[in-house]
Amino acid sequence: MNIFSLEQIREADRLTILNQNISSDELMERAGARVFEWLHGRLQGNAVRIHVFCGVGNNGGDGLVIARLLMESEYNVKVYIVDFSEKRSPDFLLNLDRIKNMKHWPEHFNGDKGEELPDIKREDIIVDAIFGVGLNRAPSGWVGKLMEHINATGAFVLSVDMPSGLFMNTVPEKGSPVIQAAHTLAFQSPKLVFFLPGTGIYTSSWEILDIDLDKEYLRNIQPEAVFIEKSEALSLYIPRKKFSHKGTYGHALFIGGSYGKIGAVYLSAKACLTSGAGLVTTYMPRCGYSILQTALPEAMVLTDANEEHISTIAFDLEPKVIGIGIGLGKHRATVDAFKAFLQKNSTPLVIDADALNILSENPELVQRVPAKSVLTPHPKELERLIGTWKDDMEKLEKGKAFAKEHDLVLVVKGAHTIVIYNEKLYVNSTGNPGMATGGSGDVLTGMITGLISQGYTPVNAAVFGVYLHGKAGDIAVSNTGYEALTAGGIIDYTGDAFLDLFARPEHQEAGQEAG
Ligand SMILES: NC(=O)C1=CN([C@@H]2O[C@H](COP(=O)(O)OP(=O)(O)OC[C@H]3O[C@@H](n4cnc5c(N)ncnc54)[C@H](OP(=O)(O)O)[C@@H]3O)[C@@H](O)[C@H]2O)[C@@H](O)CC1
Ligand SMILES: [K+]
Repeated sequence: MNIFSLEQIREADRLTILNQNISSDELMERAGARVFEWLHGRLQGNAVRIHVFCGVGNNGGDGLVIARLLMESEYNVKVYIVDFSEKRSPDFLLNLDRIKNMKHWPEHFNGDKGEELPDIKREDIIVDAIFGVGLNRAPSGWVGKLMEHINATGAFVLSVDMPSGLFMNTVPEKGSPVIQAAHTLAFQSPKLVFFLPGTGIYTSSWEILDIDLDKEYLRNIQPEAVFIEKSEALSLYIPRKKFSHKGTYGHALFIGGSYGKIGAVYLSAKACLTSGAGLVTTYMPRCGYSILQTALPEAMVLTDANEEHISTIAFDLEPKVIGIGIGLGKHRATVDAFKAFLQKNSTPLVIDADALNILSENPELVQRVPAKSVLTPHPKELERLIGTWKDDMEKLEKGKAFAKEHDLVLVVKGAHTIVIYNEKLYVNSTGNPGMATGGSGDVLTGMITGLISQGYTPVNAAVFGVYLHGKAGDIAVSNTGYEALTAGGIIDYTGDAFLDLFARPEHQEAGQEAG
């Protein structure tokens, strides 16, 4: 599913009106009707009190359409106009007249008349149509107070298009008011801000309503980001061939491990085999030898001369891909070995953990990383690599610039992990908080390495690997619960994650859990 930018949505809006030969208020009617149908389908005429808060732009206009349609179906509706500006959109005004023609007189809030905040009960429903994609500065004092009042009621808040107070392309300043939505109905495409940690928290769930914006235009543009769900993941899947052998699926090598951290290599190597690599070898200090040979007989083991940490990196094989950094440690000899290795290596890498830290402490080494290698930093590691950021949007911008400059695939881990490559963003849909557990990242590194080994391009391996990893975690959690999920559990359910690709398609109506 594509995620569009503000400019793209505005252009689609314009072209829809032009090409479908409709007026802008007809498009607004269509959008409002979709929200009404959603509510009506669930409420079925219930007498619950519905408070519709409308701004004075087009988001507010949508709110007025929703309110009118609810009233026509005899719902118990109260409409409020949040008069935040003298400037009202023409379609807002048109719909305000239509409401008044129904002999309903909305209550106006304009902040300087000392209006009392409306009385709203927990069991009521609030429709938030104050601001939509047009918000371009923080809501002023009294508007913010009203928004905070709405948040404090504890009522179910349904946000129209996006929670009011969120911007399309920046993150609200600390303390800036934002509506806390229980659910958001976004027109045509989700907004990038639904997936970022600082802004995704403002809607517990979301879904999109198709308002038939110009399909031709939307199909032919480069979206702001792509949301990776089952259909996108399935399109990346490479079927295994009948006449193939283990050589077809590549030989992956893992370089890592140190005394007390052999488990990390075990997890990566096992995840790599489980995601389909033909052969796996691990290169580790001597102390890991018996452990790995016993725990994972399917893998081969090469050992360093040193007992407890890697001191030289030398091997006599030609792997298709190398996963490096898991459990590596930062012993001085290991750092030197890693530097020497980068000088001569040209095999694509999947770089994780301590190898990322060594890179960030020695930025000149990034030049030595082969093009199209994959970096999988968690937030702290990312910060060490690209520097600090003011907010999630700046983090993505810095990530894009870094990935572009070095021709690398950057996996920005989070509740919605985002893969960045060649100025494109791929936002993952799978995964859950149970996966915040030691070793989960080693499993991801193993999966991505395993996919590259069998012929996926590095960017596809990263996007597909992140999806599979999250999906395995989601299936696992339905059996274990969040707390009992371990990294090994994610590996155990990888097969189910592959099988799930071919199970029935996700059904969109159920809505997406956010954050
Ligand atoms: N996508 C589509 O195709 C369709 C979209 N539709 C709907 O339109 C919505 C977008 O509507 P919109 O452009 O009128 O903007 P909206 O969010 O209502 O804001 C209104 C105005 O407020 C102003 N303003 C900004 N910040 C402010 C602040 N802090 N305090 C005070 N004022 C502030 C700013 O104007 P400014 O003052 O900057 O000139 C802004 O223009 C969209 O979310 C969806 O619900 C559907 O109807 C049909 C199809
Ligand atoms: K809204």
